[in-house]
Amino acid sequence: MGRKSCTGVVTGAIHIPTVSFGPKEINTTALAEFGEYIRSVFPTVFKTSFVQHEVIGEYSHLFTVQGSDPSLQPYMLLAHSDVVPAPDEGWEVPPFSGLERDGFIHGRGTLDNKNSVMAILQALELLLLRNYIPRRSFFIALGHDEEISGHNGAQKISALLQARGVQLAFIVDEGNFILDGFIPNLKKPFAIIAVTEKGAINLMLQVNTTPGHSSAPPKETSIGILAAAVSRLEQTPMPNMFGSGLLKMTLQELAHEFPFPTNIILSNLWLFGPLVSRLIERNYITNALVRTTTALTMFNAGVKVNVIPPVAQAIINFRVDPAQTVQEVLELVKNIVADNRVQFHVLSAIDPLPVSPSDHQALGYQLLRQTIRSVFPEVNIVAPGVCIGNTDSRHYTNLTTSIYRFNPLYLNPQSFQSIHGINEKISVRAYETQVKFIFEFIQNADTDQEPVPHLHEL
Ligand SMILES: CCCCCCCC/C=C\CCCCCCCC(=O)N[C@@H](CCCCN)C(=O)O
Ligand SMILES: [Zn+2]
Ligand SMILES: [Zn+2]
Repeated sequence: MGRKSCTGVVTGAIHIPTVSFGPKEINTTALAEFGEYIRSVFPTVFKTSFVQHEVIGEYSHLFTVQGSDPSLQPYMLLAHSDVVPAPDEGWEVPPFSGLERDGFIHGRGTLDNKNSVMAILQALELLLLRNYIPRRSFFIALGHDEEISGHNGAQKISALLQARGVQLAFIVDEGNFILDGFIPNLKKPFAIIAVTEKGAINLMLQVNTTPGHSSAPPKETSIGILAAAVSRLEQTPMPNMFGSGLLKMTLQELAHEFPFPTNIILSNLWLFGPLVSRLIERNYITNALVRTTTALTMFNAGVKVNVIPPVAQAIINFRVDPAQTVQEVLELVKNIVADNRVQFHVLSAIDPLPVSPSDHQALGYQLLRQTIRSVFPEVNIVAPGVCIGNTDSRHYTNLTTSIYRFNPLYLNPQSFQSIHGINEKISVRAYETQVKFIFEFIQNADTDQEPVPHLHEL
């Protein structure tokens, strides 16, 4: 692994500002540098004869690791190298310094998602250095534009693999974690493997009115009309879908970890469901698990201090609950706004993804579960759940019906806030454990259905 230490490779990766700024704005210089960087720190990956490397969409990377047993269906590991912007303000350390301090690596991308990019390649590098030859083929797809929808990265990789006739046993991507401290009274951490993800709508509302002199204003301006409309949306939450969702299943699996009487309440959701769903919606994070959320993210209007604004625009980002469709949400939105002076422009929309299997036959789910139990023996509960964000994995539904979103890391509410926020960081120990997890996972995927201990230990 070149001359860098295990964590040195991550700090170097954080240092390269591979920022996706906006729909078509990416940092091509940084992305090209990132490609050179992974070549330099993982030389064995790039020189092994049974590992094929291709650059797709100019900056994404596809690795095909040819297994020795062609009868086994391949799988795929996903991660992305781009990050969201990070202005310096508010950070304890500059976000692209990649500084390692007090046992933590600091910076944008340490949790989302250069940790996974580097851990996957590092685990593979270590296996190859130990002369490990996988039985089951697998792909590693590293997108470069996940934060702006993955149209040039994941979408192109998916099309290429489809053209090659590839069908996958399963996919593992980012998306959920081992959650710690999200539920009051539940001291123990629990692992949630997301088996579906919410949909999303970016909706622009626009109001046009006649411009004029501000000294004699009309009763309502475009700004006032639009502000009232978005305020109605913010004040009117979408319906609580608790009863129809996966969350019920998740909570039932968690029930016996709670003290009395919560354990009884969660084991009897047929009776206490309404009470539980009301408690869940009180917290803004868990609220996202029971409904389509409404986030007012942009508002633009006005041209000069003394001109009645001709146009006002707002963008609202909805995250669509898996029990609803984009169309259903748009209908509800129109009814809430109930003002025909407000125009609706759907900028982008994706429906929620289908639910992947999590039963005993579900290979990908069971391999994750097995590896979680081995690497995190203190975690008693592994349950299926919903990913509240969107991931590149949604571009791969043509290749498999088994998509699992799980990062083998602990996440608490504070670290959740740091994703796309400030002071994103990962502990050195957590990163090393993520490498260990992938190192074991790849070997577990080579064992027969009945899990047997793997050969190599880190
Ligand atoms: C009973 C369970 C309690 C659970 C509490 C929920 C905790 C939530 C945990 C993790 C959620 C992290 C979500 C990480 C996914 C990040 C992926 C991401 O940022 N995607 C972007 C894609 C943007 C694409 C452009 N439109 C996004 O979703 O915005
Ligand atoms: Zn991400
Ligand atoms: Zn992200």
